[in-house]
Amino acid sequence: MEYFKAEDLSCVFGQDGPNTQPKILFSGLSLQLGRGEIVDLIGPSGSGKSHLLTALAMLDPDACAMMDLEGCSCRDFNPQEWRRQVVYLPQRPTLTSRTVIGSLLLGFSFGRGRFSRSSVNSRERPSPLELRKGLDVLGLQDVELDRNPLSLSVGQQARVCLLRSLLLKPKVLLSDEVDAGLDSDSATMVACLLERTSKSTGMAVLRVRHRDADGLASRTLRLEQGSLSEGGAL
Ligand SMILES: Nc1ncnc2c1ncn2[C@@H]1O[C@H](COP(=O)(O)OP(=O)(O)OP(=O)(O)O)[C@@H](O)[C@H]1O
Repeated sequence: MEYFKAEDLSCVFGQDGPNTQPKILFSGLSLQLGRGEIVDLIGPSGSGKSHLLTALAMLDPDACAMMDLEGCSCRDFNPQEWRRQVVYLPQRPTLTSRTVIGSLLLGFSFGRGRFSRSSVNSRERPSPLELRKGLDVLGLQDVELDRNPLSLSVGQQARVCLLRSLLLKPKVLLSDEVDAGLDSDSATMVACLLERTSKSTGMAVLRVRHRDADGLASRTLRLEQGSLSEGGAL
């Protein structure tokens, strides 16, 4: 059994408009991720890498796929439950809370309301000390927990968003250029944290990157002109 698999992965724009010709970004693709595996997704700008990740997270209204996570079909999850297991980390960091600590704990407040049956309830809410350690590991020693996240640089915000995603202990992390705006030391800290987390929890990671290979990924997938192929340089 594959840990995570997607088949018949398609993204088609303009299917609903009466006067527009549908534009197929990709169609009929498939991919698999092993438990604890880190895979890089590369390809030219505009080839559809972000759409592929959002399709896997059931976040893309123009996309569809047949997916299994640990042998369970995505049809057995509602989209919110799926997205807690298969977490998309967007290219542009978005932090809406007034403090860093509020931003980091955002996912833990969701379980109190509508989706109270969700597995988020069973996840232990991290203490301020644990959050502090998490920030430090990512080179964010200067970022206070009560700081307004909007006062952080984009690279700092990106790392806070990464930590927020990891705190939810996803089974699959879809990371869209999280290290794009980082210096090489910070990018290495991000890579090390992903590697450690994957090894300790079995989380699979699909990373979109435009940087040179850092030796972390076991495979590279290349998306170009609607085709997904194994291997290929940047
Ligand atoms: N509504 C739409 N109609 C037609 N084409 C669209 C629509 N929305 C997005 N696209 C196209 O989808 C393509 C894929 O965009 P996407 O952001 O997934 O690419 P990417 O590979 O992640 O790019 P980058 O590396 O620059 O971030 C782009 O060429 C974009 O023009």
